Amino acid sequence: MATRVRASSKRCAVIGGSGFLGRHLVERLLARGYCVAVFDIRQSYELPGVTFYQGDLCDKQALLPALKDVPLVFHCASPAPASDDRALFQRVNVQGTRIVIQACKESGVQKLVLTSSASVVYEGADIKDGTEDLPYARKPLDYYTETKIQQEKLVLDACDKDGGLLTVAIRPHGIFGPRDPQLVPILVATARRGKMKFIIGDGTNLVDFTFVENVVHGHILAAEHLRPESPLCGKPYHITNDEPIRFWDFMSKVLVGLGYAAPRYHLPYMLVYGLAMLLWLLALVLRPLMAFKPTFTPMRVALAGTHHYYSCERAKRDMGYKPPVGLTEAIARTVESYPHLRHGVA
Ligand SMILES: NC(=O)C1=CN([C@@H]2O[C@H](COP(=O)(O)OP(=O)(O)OC[C@H]3O[C@@H](n4cnc5c(N)ncnc54)[C@H](O)[C@@H]3O)[C@@H](O)[C@H]2O)C=CC1
Ligand SMILES: CC(C)=CCC[C@@H](C)[C@H]1CC[C@H]2C3=C(CC[C@]12C)[C@@]1(C)CCC(=O)C[C@@H]1CC3
Repeated sequence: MATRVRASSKRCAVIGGSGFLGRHLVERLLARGYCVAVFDIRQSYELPGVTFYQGDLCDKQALLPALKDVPLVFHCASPAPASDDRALFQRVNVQGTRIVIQACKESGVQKLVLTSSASVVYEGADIKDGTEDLPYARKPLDYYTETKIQQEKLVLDACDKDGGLLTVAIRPHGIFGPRDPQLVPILVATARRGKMKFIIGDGTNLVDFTFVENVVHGHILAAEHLRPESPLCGKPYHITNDEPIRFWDFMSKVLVGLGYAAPRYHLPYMLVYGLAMLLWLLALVLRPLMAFKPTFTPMRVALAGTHHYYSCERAKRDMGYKPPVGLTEAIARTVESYPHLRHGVA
């Protein structure tokens, strides 16, 4: 009997488990002895111990089978920020998350861990050692952030300590690591087009970049510490590497590690931000006629030219969080994992 209880409490579902973070999370959960159900709109791999359910999280009937007999759900699905598609973000991140919550309640799921984002409080002004008490951004810089705010509120408000669904939100920042489809590939593509010669602003702004394995560790700690009497219920938690670094030093380390030149020439922040706003408006106007996606969006320029680093004291205090992988090792492992993106490799 004891064995059966332990076996069932080691079951979980990962919504978005085919993605970058999702797959790292699944691999760690398997290593910790969990049986994992992955629900995703696409299947990107197969692994022993994983049952795959393919479907759209906005479709409750498709989602329910993946949550059957599962006490713990991780929700880390989202459209990519680069899509900049307001209707898609609204449908998946907001309406879809309502459906995830309903499906969890109907299936008797006990715990829901959401992957939110530290950027829910970011609106382009400097944030230095920001705590979870900062207010949500009143004027988010993009549709992605706008809907991540709504999503986080929905999940945290759904927390019911009286025998119902328990919820918690993890707010990582600037996730990077092997198989990341975003940060390193966009950086390298920009460098290959000759556009990574410039530093936006004076280059001294400090930022959090978080190794994917540390983000995974934060998620699992949160799941395992979430109980009706614990302080985690209905709360957000920053999970970072706890080693803020100059944005442009981080970019240079990755670029140089892959054989590209580090950016050298400075451009005034306000000039680049203004140009990015103009390009974004132009892309919006031209959208019915042609697909045109600027590399330097207002959000990316703001992230590149301001301070945005966050305190993870709350996670240390309430769940004993300490990042297992330091930044130097994390950057080295990331660079090594992208042989195909090295300078000179087609
Ligand atoms: N990458 C980063 O720097 C950060 C990411 N986050 C959050 O972390 C989470 C994971 O992000 P990544 O792994 O980087 O993205 P990703 O794009 O690699 O993974 C997202 C997954 O969600 C799935 N998905 C999208 N729409 C779906 C739908 N309608 N139904 C079912 N599955 C769907 C995708 O197929 C994909 O596998 C997201 O919630 C994102 O907002 C938060 C902070 C920083
Ligand atoms: C200036 C330039 C073109 C740099 C290339 C790297 C950028 C693509 C990344 C630098 C900071 C990253 C980041 C995110 C996406 C990729 C970057 C802009 C997020 C917006 C991803 C989703 C989040 O929740 C917040 C992230 C903040 C940092």
